[in-house]
Amino acid sequence: MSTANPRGTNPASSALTPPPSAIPPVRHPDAPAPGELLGAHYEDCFGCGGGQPHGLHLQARAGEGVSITAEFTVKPAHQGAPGLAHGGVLTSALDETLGSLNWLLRTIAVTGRLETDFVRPVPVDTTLFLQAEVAAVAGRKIYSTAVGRIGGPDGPVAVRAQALFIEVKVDHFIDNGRPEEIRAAMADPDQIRRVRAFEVNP
Ligand SMILES: CCCCCCCC/C=C\CCCCCCCC(=O)SCCNC(=O)CCNC(=O)[C@H](O)C(C)(C)COP(=O)(O)OP(=O)(O)OC[C@H]1O[C@@H](n2cnc3c(N)ncnc32)[C@H](O)[C@@H]1OP(=O)(O)O
Repeated sequence: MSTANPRGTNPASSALTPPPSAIPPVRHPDAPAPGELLGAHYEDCFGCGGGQPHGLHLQARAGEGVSITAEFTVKPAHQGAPGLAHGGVLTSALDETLGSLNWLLRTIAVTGRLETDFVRPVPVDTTLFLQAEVAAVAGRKIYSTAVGRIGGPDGPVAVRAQALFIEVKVDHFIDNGRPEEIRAAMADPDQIRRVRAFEVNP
C-alpha cells in the first residue's frame, strides 16, 4: 500500500489515482498571490456566492503552489441529524474548495468524481478549516485532494476528499445551464470579466 495515501486506511477508487503520464500542476503566472481571497466565481453559487441565503458562503484563499485554504461555518440550515452538519453539505464544502483550485491553474473545470471520508461528526456553529491541493494533471483531468479540520487550522481531521475534475470550455455552461440564468450571467459585466480571465489562458 502506498505510504502517500491521503485517505489514511481507505484507498481511493482507481479512477482517482493519477496515471503514470500525469504531470505536476503548474500555477498560472496570473494566479492570485498566496494569501489573497479568490472571491465568488458566481454570485448565486451555493458554495461561494453571496446571493444564496442558505449557501455555504465559503471564502477561499490562494495558498503556495497550487493549494487553497477555505473556511466554512456550519449553520442551522445545514443540519442532517439534530445539531450536526449534513454529510452532503460537508461534501459540497469540499467540492467548492477543490473547485477553487482550478482558479490557480486558470482552467475551467467541473467535478467528474468526488469521494468523501467522514471522519468525525461536525456540530452546528463549527468552523471547518479546509485545505486542498492539486496532486497531478493528465490532459483535461485534474486530480486533487482536500481535508477539513475542526477546532482550528491544525485541529483534528473531520472530513477528507479526493476528486477528479475535468476541464471544460465555457460552452459547457452556456449549452447546459437553464437559459434564464445563462442570459443573466452573460448580461453581467463582472461575470463576463471573470470568464474572460480563463479564456485568455494560453
Ligand atoms: C458567461 C456565461 C457562462 C457562465 C460561466 C460560469 C463560469 C464558471 C467558472 C467556473 C465554474 C466552476 C464551477 C465549480 C462548481 C463546483 C464544482 C462542481 O460541483 S461542478 C458540478 C458537478 N459536475 C458536473 O455537473 C459535471 C457533469 N458531467 C459532465 O458534464 C461530463 O461528464 C464531463 C464534462 C465531466 C466529462 O464529459 P466529456 O464528454 O467532456 O469528457 P469525457 O471524454 O467523458 O471524459 C474526459 C476524461 O475524463 C474521464 N472521466 C470523466 N468523468 C469521469 C468520472 N466520473 N470518473 C472517472 N473518470 C471520468 C473520462 O474517462 C475521460 O478520460 P480519458 O481522457 O479517456 O482518459
